[in-house]
Amino acid sequence: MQTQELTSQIKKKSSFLCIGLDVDLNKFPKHLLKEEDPIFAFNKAIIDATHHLCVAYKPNTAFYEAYGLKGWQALEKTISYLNENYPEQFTIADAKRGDIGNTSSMYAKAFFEDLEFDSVTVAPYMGKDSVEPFLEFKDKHTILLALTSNQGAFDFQTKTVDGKPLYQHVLETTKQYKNAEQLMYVVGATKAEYLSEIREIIPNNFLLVPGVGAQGGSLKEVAKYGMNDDVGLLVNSSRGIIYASNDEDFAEASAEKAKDLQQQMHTALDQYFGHAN
Ligand SMILES: O=c1ccn([C@@H]2O[C@H](COP(=O)(O)O)[C@@H](O)[C@H]2O)c(=O)[nH]1
Repeated sequence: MQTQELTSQIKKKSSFLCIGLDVDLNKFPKHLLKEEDPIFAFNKAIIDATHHLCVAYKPNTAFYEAYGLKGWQALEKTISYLNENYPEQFTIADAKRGDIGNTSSMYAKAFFEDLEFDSVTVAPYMGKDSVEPFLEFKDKHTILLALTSNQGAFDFQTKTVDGKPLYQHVLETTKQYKNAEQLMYVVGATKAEYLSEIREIIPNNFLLVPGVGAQGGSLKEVAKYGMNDDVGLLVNSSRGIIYASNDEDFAEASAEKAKDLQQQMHTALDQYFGHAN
């Protein structure tokens, strides 16, 4: 999917919500555990109940890898279900990969060609030859970790190196990479106060912003400092939406939480673009 299509979906739905499919059997409604594939059954119900309120889904692969072969098969079924039934959704494999060049090429093949995700998250710290293999795939997006939502982001990412914070080096260096227009960046909602500086360096790239909901980040602040003329934001919530209830009504409860965020996004879009969109 191209970013123009993503922006047009955002404007159509008045939503820049990404729903994180971080599956955890311990948090599932009990009745689903009797299903042959509880993970897929859970995801399908959440997707069917929420697709009109969001523009992206982000399974974090850790939550599937933790269940071995069955988990990976459920991930495959989930992405196929999305691509067949909701092709307008932008899909993100939150896998945080990146390695020497030939290995990165294989990671890119796995997520873009085999699973057919639109994008994958990648750690930037092995440098250019570890990132560019992902950027060779046309109409696919590489989402680099820039300034993450966790406390540990202050261990290295904000440290000053040659007069500026390390995360700013990541932004300035990677925007020179071949096919850099296919880059997006992760910036935590808990770091909204950094967004103005970040937008000065990368005014146009989309940002994937996790950390609202369970981690306490502010959607209002993210929209105020991070939005650009193409909207440029995908704000993710995982636990805050998908575990709204662990009863029979779990899918409807998730839709209510998603609706809540979508309405706040509608307001933020109105404030930025006026009432014309
Ligand atoms: O900086 C980062 C990068 C990735 N994540 C991931 O996003 C979701 C957040 O889940 P919540 O339940 O909404 O907190 C999860 O998959 C993280 O691994 C992040 O939180 N921060």
